[in-house]
Amino acid sequence: MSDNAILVTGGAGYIGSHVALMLAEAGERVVVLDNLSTGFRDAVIKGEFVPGDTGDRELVTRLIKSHAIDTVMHFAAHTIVPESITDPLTYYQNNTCATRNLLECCRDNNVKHFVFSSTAAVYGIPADGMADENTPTVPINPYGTSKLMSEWILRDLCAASDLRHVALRYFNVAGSDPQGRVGQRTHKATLLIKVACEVAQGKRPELVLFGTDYPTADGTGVRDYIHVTDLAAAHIRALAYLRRGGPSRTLNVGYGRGFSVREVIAAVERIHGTRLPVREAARRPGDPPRLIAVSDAIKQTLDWRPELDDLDTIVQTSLDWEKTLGD
Ligand SMILES: NC(=O)c1ccc[n+]([C@@H]2O[C@H](COP(=O)([O-])OP(=O)(O)OC[C@H]3O[C@@H](n4cnc5c(N)ncnc54)[C@H](O)[C@@H]3O)[C@@H](O)[C@H]2O)c1
Ligand SMILES: O=c1ccn([C@@H]2O[C@H](COP(=O)(O)OP(=O)(O)O[C@H]3O[C@H](CO)[C@@H](O)[C@H](O)[C@H]3O)[C@@H](O)[C@H]2O)c(=O)[nH]1
Repeated sequence: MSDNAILVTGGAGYIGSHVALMLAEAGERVVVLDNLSTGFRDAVIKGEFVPGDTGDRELVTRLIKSHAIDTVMHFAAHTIVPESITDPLTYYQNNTCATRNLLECCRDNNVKHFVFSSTAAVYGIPADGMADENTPTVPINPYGTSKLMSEWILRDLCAASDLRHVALRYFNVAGSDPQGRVGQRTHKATLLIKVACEVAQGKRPELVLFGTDYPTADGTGVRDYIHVTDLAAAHIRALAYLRRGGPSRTLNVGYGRGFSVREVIAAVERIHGTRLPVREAARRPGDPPRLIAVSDAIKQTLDWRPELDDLDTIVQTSLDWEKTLGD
């Protein structure tokens, strides 16, 4: 606990809203900065909401000073991979340039701790489908590159100043708050579990299964799906780590096991109690066959202990949340 406030950028979005709520419940003073480009004002249940852009140095400087902010958790970003391919400059502007401006404000106003939302997309296509933090970073789309460049800016600034950071490389985030207060509302969702839940609820006519000829057990892509509440808890651990003086680290956040697309579809069908209309299609460009985290480092460094490592729980909370949303 601390008298200083925590600035949560992108706290009106899917993941940021879960973390902001968990921080507030832990007794932290939370200030959410969000331009609502993909977020929702009413996803900020506790703490103060400030509309605005993370790249706005004047606004960010004012917030840091007026709220005695010593920690920034930076979620704000554009996150849709196909969109990043067709409109790369918007992604570099919003994800990389805005992060650089935010970091300049942190440096100039004595912010001490920075927790950054990075992504498994920085790894591209690792040879054996397993990625630890030393696996070469070879992103295969502008989204992944924009995030990797931000990691580098953050690393270099921390080397040159007193700022310390934890960069968390999330694997496939899914699920929603088990109490049903916040969840994933994203319009135009492309992520498998969100799409499958929308199909189950009749909001989309079918699920398109991208690729059935991968070198995996059932021929479909395998991913490390992690519950958003366990991910939020990793941020609380990262904060405690930085407050006790831990050096800057980059850490994977995944469970270290994978499920195929067919296994995910089967789980949604089982839990929802209906068959999903599924259309098999060609591979989606840029999809690795298999991407699973080696997650030993975060367990050792942050003493992170996942509590919801169960595909059925992930799917159940996603479905419960989807039912509360309109069309
Ligand atoms: N969802 C995933 O599976 C996943 C995986 C890996 C990494 N991430 C990272 O996690 C973070 C959060 O992702 P999400 O899934 O919650 O996405 P999201 O789109 O739901 O949330 C992003 C939030 O940031 C806000 N925002 C965007 N640009 C902004 C700006 N310039 N200034 C102020 N606010 C801005 C949006 O309005 C939104 O509320 C992102 O940095 C993303 O790259 C997500
Ligand atoms: O409608 C769909 C959606 C997805 N898939 C497949 O499902 C798997 C998972 O895909 P998806 O949920 O889109 O996630 P990924 O493409 O693995 O990547 C996501 O997860 C990364 C973390 O690993 C994030 O960084 C990226 O932003 C985000 O796109 C892949 O095999 C896809 O081909 C389908 O078959 N049909």
